[in-house]
Amino acid sequence: MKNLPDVTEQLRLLRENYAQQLPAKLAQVEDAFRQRDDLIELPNLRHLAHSLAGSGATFGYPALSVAARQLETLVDAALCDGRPLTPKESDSAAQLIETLAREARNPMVPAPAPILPASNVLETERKLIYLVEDDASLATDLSLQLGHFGYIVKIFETPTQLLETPVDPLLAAVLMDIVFPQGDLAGPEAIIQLSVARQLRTPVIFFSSRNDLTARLAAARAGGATYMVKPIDVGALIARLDNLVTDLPPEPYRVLIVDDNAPLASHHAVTLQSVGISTDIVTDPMKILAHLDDFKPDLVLMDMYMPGCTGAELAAVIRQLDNYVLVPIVYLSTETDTDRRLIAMQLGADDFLTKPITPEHLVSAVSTRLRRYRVLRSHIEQDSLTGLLNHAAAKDRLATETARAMRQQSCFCLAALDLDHFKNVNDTYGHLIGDGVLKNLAELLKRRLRRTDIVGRIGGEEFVVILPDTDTQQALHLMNELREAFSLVRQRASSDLTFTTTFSCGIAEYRLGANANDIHRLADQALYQAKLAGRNRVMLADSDEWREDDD
Ligand SMILES: Nc1nc2c(ncn2[C@@H]2O[C@H](COP(=O)(O)OP(=O)(O)OP(=O)(O)O)[C@@H](O)[C@H]2O)c(=O)[nH]1
Repeated sequence: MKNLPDVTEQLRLLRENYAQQLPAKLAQVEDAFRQRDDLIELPNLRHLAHSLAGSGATFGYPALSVAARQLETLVDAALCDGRPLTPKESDSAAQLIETLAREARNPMVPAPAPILPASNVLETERKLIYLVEDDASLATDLSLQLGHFGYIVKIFETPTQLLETPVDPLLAAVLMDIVFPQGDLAGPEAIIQLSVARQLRTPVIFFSSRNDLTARLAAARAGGATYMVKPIDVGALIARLDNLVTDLPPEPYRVLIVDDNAPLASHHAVTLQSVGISTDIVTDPMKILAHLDDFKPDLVLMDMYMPGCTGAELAAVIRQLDNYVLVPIVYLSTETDTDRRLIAMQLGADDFLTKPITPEHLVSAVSTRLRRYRVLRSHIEQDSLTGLLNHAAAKDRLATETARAMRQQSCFCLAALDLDHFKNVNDTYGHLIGDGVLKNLAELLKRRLRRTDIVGRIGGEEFVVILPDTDTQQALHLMNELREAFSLVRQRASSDLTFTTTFSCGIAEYRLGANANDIHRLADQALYQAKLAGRNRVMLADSDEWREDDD
């Protein structure tokens, strides 16, 4: 289990901090009130009241929130008319400020820590597979093939050996033959025993040369997740394993919280983090562009009123950016006026949540939109055959990575891959088998690369890999490892025919000042050189090319 933050403790600390800072905030309110006749200073009083209204209830001061909200409304009315407070309004404001001071000494007893659904909580990687097979050469071969895709395989020769071994807590799946010298259904029988005795919780894939109903029934009764007939198509096996094994946890959802009230933003961040959602906070709205590029949020949770610009204005700016036309923008605000809410929504936001909000409500409202957005984004960005990023999305990511590297003065490498003599594969084995090869390469890249690496299929048999924070030597080593692994994967053409195939690769490293097209062109040139030099190799872009360009 991932180490999740201790929510109760973090929320308690935030509450404590808030309580400590409250007297200073009230002093600021009193100070701003003293300068109420100065129309330049009056918005400051409204801003301070607004901030207290939004945060008080969250940190245990609901009555303070109500009084602050009344103060904000009162000052707002005067500001809308462009005048100072009337004597009557001043009296009311003074009373409200007294209420603030009284309520600040009177916090509510904190509610018990929220119990939030853990559906998004990530699990650690689980890639260990038990393979139970008495045919030693088949077992070794399968184990090697699965190894190319990043699985660790432990082989057992007999079901008894498996029964005698304590189940590894990291076990992800069991691959179990049906027939053994010990019995024609020894495989399923062992799984039943194991389930009863040790509560085996991992999925079991049965495989056998038997394809009769008795064998299939025995597998089903033993709770088999799937059944495959020998000879095993490794591509199909990987696809099934991927469906069954959650060893590639989904990328955590990312929520960007835009709120000038730092304690409140932290409070929401802790709540969302407690269910595995990644968060980033922007307290200065003018800095949002850099956060968007670096963090790539799946949702923006936005305060409505901030110094510098309003949430609605910021939403309009976000909608101007091609990459963020679809990202959900949700206001989290004390604003209750329906007209103002509607105007704010027209500028590009998707929903309105009202402060204060319970952790359960926040998580639920945000999660629904996050899920929908990810599905929508995957439809737009994914290549349908391989599930990798499609051409447009991959180019987009390259542009983003280039901008980020420039801003952060960091490095990254771009690898361009192309299958060798792929036309021959299609011509010899048919287009469908060719498609299988493309899927196998995609699968290998997905499994063997880091989650932060970006993989796309940009043409028929052309792929790109963006390797952030990686220099050329590291990229060369990594891509050579992948090239070698792929060349060993046996592609299945039919039940008794397999073949192997290779790819060539060119690598270019980001150089300060380069644009995405420069890098792509150089990686392509290196790929071309790899093809010319005989294929099945990885070549680095010629560093002289950069100098030529610079001249
Ligand atoms: N199966 C399949 N084949 C595809 C797909 N897209 C492109 N191709 C095929 O990929 C092959 C590319 O052939 P070429 O560009 O001549 O390259 P090559 O045969 O790989 O030769 P080199 O790149 O020089 O090693 C063509 O036969 C295309 O039909 C696809 O989605 N599925």
